[in-house]
Amino acid sequence: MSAVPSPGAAEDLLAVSGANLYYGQSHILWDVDLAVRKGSCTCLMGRNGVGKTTLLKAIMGLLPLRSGQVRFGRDELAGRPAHLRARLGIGYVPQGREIFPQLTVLENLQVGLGIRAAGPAQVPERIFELFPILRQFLHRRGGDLSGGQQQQLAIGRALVLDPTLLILDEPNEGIQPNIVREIGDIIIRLNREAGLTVLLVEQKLPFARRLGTDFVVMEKGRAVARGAMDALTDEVVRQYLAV
Ligand SMILES: Nc1ncnc2c1ncn2[C@@H]1O[C@H](COP(=O)(O)OP(=O)(O)OP(=O)(O)O)[C@@H](O)[C@H]1O
Repeated sequence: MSAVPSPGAAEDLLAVSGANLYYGQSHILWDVDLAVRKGSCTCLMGRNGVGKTTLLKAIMGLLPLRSGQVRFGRDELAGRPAHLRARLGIGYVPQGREIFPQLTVLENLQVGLGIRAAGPAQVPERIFELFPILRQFLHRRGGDLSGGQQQQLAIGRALVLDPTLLILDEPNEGIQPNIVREIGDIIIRLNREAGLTVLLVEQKLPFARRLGTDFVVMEKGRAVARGAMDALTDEVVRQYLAV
């Protein structure tokens, strides 16, 4: 079960340890440990409501931990402001994408750059190589794009600062199967060819198996199983993932 190193090992780009989080009186995360190996595509899995999004938000500094650590490279993140993550090299694609519908594609990408009056030259060319549709629709409003195009925009926005870790929360929610395949191809390319480390919340097993090198399963606010993706057994699937 523990084919991946324990949290805190040197080869881990991200290591969460002993994370506890409350919403008011409700104890939501219970002593969660999560390690993301450098170069891995780690899939965070589990049924609805087990705490996956909450854990990602805690990593991103959008929700405060009651206790625990979040180490990224050599930096401790817990208790430090959310905006620091982007500067240190973490890109984040939130659940539901959260693009700005009134802003153009270009303006949405510029939000990722963290500047106001930039021209198109300042959005790195490789974003448009990955997502040609974004160049084509550069001046279209974000709200006028299809779900799949909005997801490409959200991923593009997370990549503009050239992160070393990309965190995605259910990138395939509400997206047509052919676009799911395309987004999967792009994540695989980024991970395997460009060496980007990926942490991905994914509910669908075939997608997770296709992309993932490692998995972590959560159940009721705890991390209950972890390992290399090819060691994800039917028993774990039955016990924690089957609906
Ligand atoms: N703002 C909130 N206030 C109180 N409880 C919340 C809040 N957001 C989430 N919860 C609760 O925290 C628990 C974990 O939710 P979370 O969204 O992290 O789960 P998840 O595994 O990401 O689920 P899903 O796959 O449905 O997104 C759930 O019981 C949920 O009802």
